[in-house]
Amino acid sequence: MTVQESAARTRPVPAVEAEGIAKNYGSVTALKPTSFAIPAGSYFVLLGPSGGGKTTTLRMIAGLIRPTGGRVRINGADVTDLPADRRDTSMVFQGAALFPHMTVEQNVAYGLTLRRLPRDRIRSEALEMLKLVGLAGFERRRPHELSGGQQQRVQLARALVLKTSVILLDEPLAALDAQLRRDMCFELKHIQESVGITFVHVTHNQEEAMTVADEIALIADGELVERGTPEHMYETPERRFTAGFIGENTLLDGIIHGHGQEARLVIAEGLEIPLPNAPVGEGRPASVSIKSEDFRLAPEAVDAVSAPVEVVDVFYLGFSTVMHVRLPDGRPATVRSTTGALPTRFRSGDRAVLSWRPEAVRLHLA
Ligand SMILES: Nc1ncnc2c1ncn2[C@@H]1O[C@H](COP(=O)(O)OP(=O)(O)OP(=O)(O)O)[C@@H](O)[C@H]1O
Repeated sequence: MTVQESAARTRPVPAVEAEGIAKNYGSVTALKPTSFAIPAGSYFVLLGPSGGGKTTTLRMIAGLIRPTGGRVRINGADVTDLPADRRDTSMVFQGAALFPHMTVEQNVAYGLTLRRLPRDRIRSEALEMLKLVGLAGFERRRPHELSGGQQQRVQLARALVLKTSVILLDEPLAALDAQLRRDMCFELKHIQESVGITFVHVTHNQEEAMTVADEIALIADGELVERGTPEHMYETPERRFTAGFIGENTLLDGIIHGHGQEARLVIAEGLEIPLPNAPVGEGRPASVSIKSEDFRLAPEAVDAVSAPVEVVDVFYLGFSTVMHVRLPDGRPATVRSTTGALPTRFRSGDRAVLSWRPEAVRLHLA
């Protein structure tokens, strides 16, 4: 056995592997050839703007859409040619797609009755799942007697009871209000951790993605733009698009000038951003992003790099204050400060100085 063969044997098999999967609808490309692997037992989120290709990707894993090209493997087995009901996956849909005339227990048990299991076993497994999702005691109610959040939990129980190794969730929290959505995020994460199976969750909401995910894949314009842990996507995004979609970043485009310690991005006449880590690429177009909380606004410079600005508007949000400012050439920047840490209460029209540490600058090559 070669070293590579031995390594391949000991490498854990991913729960889901997409190898060059693609989908075209006539001349519309919903997903360009895309490859990724999802480790078993992880919580994986497909995040991105509307129309980017997330649902298409999820449905190809589920077997509800046939890829135009590429292969799908579940636990190492090629399932590309298998229908949805013969894959080791179950799906939770957007909104609560429950059977209205059935009780909660009947809804959860439905998939098991199709499998013709003994009635006692069906009952005990359905009740166990209702307990897991926090709905013990609700089994005799009908869907219309439940809140939106409770209906979503029933859907989750209905998927979990099938004991598949992968659960696919398509915008499961989209119909819920902001507070309930937040609470359900914590619960989903908690449930996934306690059952230890793989969750693949589609959302366009970055806060939801950051809360539940072990890993996020950002999908836009039919392409997987970048993937990584929530920390990576927020703190050290490689792509400009990622910095624009996740967090609250000021993006500035320019041309790299100079080398080593002298390297800087020239944005406009008189506006240059020193670049950390001395990139190569004199004359190359590039972008930088700076997180809103990495800027400091004060009457004078308070960090190593600074620029004079005009305050455009100020939003007091309690714990934090968000300020939109204009750089000397008119470009906008966003500053977020802990309200208590602000040296001055700025007002629209004030002149101030925006400062940041050189290390706060993230460089994005095209
Ligand atoms: N049946 C179809 N026929 C033609 N085009 C389609 C079809 N389904 C999806 N598309 C197109 O494919 C692209 C990707 O759609 P998809 O639903 O995967 O995006 P999404 O990222 O899930 O968006 P959303 O968050 O709005 O659901 C879109 O441009 C969409 O209009």
